[in-house]
Amino acid sequence: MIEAVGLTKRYGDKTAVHNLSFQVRPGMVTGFLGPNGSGKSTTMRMILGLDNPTSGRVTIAGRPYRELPNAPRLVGALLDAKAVHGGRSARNHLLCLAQMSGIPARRVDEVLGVVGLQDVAKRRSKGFSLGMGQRLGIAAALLGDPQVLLFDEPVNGLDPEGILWVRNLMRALAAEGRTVFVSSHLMSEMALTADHLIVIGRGQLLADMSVKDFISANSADFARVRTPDTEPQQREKLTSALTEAGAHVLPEPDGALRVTGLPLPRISDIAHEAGVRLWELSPHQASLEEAYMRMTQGVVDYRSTVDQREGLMAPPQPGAQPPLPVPGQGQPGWYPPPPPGAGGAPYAPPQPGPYGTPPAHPAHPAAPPVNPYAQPAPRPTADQGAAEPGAAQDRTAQERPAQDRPAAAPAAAQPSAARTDTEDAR
Ligand SMILES: Nc1ncnc2c1ncn2[C@@H]1O[C@H](COP(=O)(O)OP(=O)(O)OP(=O)(O)O)[C@@H](O)[C@H]1O
Repeated sequence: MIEAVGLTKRYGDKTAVHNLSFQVRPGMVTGFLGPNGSGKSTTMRMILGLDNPTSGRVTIAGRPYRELPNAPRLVGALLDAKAVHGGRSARNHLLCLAQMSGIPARRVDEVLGVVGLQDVAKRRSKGFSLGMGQRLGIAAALLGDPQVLLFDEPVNGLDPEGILWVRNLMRALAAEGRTVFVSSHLMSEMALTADHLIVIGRGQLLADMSVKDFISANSADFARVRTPDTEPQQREKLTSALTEAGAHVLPEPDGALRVTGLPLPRISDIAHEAGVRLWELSPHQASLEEAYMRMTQGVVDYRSTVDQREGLMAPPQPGAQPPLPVPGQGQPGWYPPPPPGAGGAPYAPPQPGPYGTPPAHPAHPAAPPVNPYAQPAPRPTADQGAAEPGAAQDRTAQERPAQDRPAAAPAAAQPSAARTDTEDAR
């Protein structure tokens, strides 16, 4: 088990992790989620004794990493797949690690087979693609057949076959009773891989609960309702009737309506009474991505905006419609709040900490506070219209302060799908 108690890390004026307390239990996959810069890697480095906490402590099996007897046999980690000597072959890199930890050489060949790199084992790793590097990093983590495994973004750069393999690997390791702690920004993948979630924002704990509880606490069940595409007035009529009846109605990106606050039979009756035909009326539960976006939208430091292409756009076509909202794209409040009593506090605003408490959003006083660092998307001018039909909606990430981040890893070729991952023959 990994246990953090009051874990805090400051870099000069910057508080990367603030008073984090959590446990990562064996026998399950625990996902570690949080926006860019929220402190996930810093936390993982402290777990592995690579950074000292400013205050608080973190232990593995009851001891700080550096005090563990034969730590490489107990703990395996993938933090930065690029942290290898590029001049060494994959096999030699693993052999060096094995020799330092008293692991027999045959284990190197085993893990090379497990990650599917046996055919390129003698190639220098500096020629590896991003995905091949990730596989090598995972091989290094598995080398000591450890009980505790930490993976920071393990599927980064992997092809679909590799992503599926990592998912199955994590689940198999957990099923063997191991402690598996994995960070990822891929919510759909986390929903399939993790049993439990620890979510942080700006270095502080936002949630520590099962995936199922996380979704139900941070989202409302809703109904998707679709009227005939050819009759937009029917959609407007239904929207008014449902709103009058107390429902919360939002447009879905595909033109359907997302309705919360009314049961399905009531929606059906209202549509019938309004003389509106329905093409779809279906119950839905929000995805992990939506629940996550809703929880973290107030603590995102680096928010993308729509590329307005000032002076570059063609004039709007007559009858052009504004774009429909896209979940999570800088539109606070798009996600409906969970229903009252949905089972748990949906969002605990960060307590006043090193960052202070951000102000509430004026339009949504009860909603998560607005990110004080986020910049609103520039508004289109009157002569530009609300949006350009067919204009590409490129979204550019706001520049992260240069001193804050290393340069983004370049996109790299994917490893050949022909490589096969074999079962770990431990
Ligand atoms: N060595 C360092 N010196 C100064 N600041 C640092 C250092 N390491 C991390 N930080 C800062 O601490 C904060 C947390 O960074 P960290 O890398 O832990 O976030 P993260 O959640 O892993 O982000 P991402 O999802 O983008 O990888 C960031 O603001 C980062 O710039």
